[in-house]
Amino acid sequence: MKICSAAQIRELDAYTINHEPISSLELMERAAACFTRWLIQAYPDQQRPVHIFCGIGNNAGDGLVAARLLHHSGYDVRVHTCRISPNRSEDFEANLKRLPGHGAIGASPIAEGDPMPELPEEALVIDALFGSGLNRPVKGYWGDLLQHLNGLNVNRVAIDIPSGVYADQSTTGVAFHAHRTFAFELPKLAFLFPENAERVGQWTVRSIGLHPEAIAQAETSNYYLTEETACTLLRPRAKFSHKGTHGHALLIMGSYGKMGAALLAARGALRSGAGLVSLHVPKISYNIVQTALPEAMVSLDGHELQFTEVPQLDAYQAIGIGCGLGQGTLTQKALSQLIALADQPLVLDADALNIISTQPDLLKALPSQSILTPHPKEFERLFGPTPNHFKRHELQIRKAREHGVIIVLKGAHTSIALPNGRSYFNSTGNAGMATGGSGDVLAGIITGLLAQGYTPEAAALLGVFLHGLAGDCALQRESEESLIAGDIPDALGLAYQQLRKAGNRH
Ligand SMILES: NC(=O)C1=CN([C@@H]2O[C@H](COP(=O)(O)OP(=O)(O)OC[C@H]3O[C@@H](n4cnc5c(N)ncnc54)[C@H](OP(=O)(O)O)[C@@H]3O)[C@@H](O)[C@H]2O)[C@@H](O)CC1
Ligand SMILES: [K+]
Repeated sequence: MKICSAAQIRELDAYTINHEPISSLELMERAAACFTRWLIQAYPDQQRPVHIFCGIGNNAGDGLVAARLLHHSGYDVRVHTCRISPNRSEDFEANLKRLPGHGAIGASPIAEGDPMPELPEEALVIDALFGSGLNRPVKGYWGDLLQHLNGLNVNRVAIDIPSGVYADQSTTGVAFHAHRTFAFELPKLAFLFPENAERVGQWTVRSIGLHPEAIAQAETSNYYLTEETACTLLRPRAKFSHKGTHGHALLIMGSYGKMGAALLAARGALRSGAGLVSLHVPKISYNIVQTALPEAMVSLDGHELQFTEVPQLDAYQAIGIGCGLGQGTLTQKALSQLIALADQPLVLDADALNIISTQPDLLKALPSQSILTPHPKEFERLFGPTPNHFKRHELQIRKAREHGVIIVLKGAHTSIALPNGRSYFNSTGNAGMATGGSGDVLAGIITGLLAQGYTPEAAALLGVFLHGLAGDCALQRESEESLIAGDIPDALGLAYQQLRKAGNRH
């Protein structure tokens, strides 16, 4: 699913109006009806008073249509029209006239300087002050109003985007804090970054029937990775295949005291479907691997405690390195040897990334299409700090292009930047996965997919999606609190099943 800028969304809007064709007033009616249907399902209690705060633009117009439709559905609605400026949009004016009269809907205009409105505790507040037309930070009285609403013990819902939040740049002024945001047609970039989590809340996106041709033509480098795309990446497993067909993955991971990370990655690789998985480990870990993971094979390093020797690489279709590796001098040397020797893309995680961040030449020497899987701190060590998540995302895309690598930045919406400048935000996963070892499993899954012959791009996208989906499937038995990293490989089977079913549907 594409992620478009506010300016592009305006173009989609205009294209739809001209080519469907449909009047802008009717399109507003359709959008707001879609919102209202969702709201009635989400908040079925008609006794709860609904307070809609409208500005002056088309977002406010949506608010007015929703007021009318909710009233006709039996809700007790009050509209607060905020006199932000005299330049009200035409469709706003038209819908103001269409509000049922004779006090059926309570209407209270608010002008700058008025006392802040008092609302009952059980109220549902709908924010239709500003939408994607926001063109400056919200300050002064209207900022105070938003802060006042944020401070009330009420339910808060935003239409399209919370007021004050920019769709495609970092927000600086005051913003509405929605518990839930209902967006039209496509998700906004702002929804995907932690800095807006408290503003956007839980978000939903639904089509309002913008013209498919216009959406297909819209040029963007940002995508939301959904089941619909992920299932097209999944390949069938042939009946007459054998373990050799599905590739041999080598994981160079673990050191004295850090073998858990290596084992978790190996379980990820095995459950991802790799035919064979070898763990290259220091001598001391031999018994641990053989006992804990009989399905894995062992490649022993000459050193007792850490990685120091690059094994023969010919036998392996994919190599992952870094989880629990340590950063000793001998290990650093061995990593640079590996980078010099490998002619296939590598999967690099954790300590492999930490070592690279102290030796930038290694980054330049990486085989093209290598996959780096940093968490935010590792990303910062590698590429430096940024003032906000929008800038960090731009840097991620720039670095992926510059070095010809795939950068998987882990988070609630893990983003995958490709060497061609595209980036994908993942849609699966949950807060239970923010637990030690979860990233190691991901590195293992991606290496396992690479070994099976998936392209680096497909391995990164599918690996991230399946990892999140397995985390979601694990919640059938666990809670977000109780989920541990080992539950993720165990639930990969369910995740594969679910994605295959989706493939048959789409
Ligand atoms: N796209 C679609 O497909 C569809 C879109 N629809 C809806 O339209 C919404 C976009 O509508 P929109 O363009 O009228 O913008 P919106 O945010 O309502 O108003 C902005 C106005 O506020 C002002 N203003 C801006 N910032 C300000 C500030 N900080 N402080 C004070 N004032 C400020 C600015 O006026 P200015 O002062 O600059 O003259 C401007 O006039 C979209 O979110 C969706 O809900 C659906 O109805 C149909 C399908
Ligand atoms: K809004």
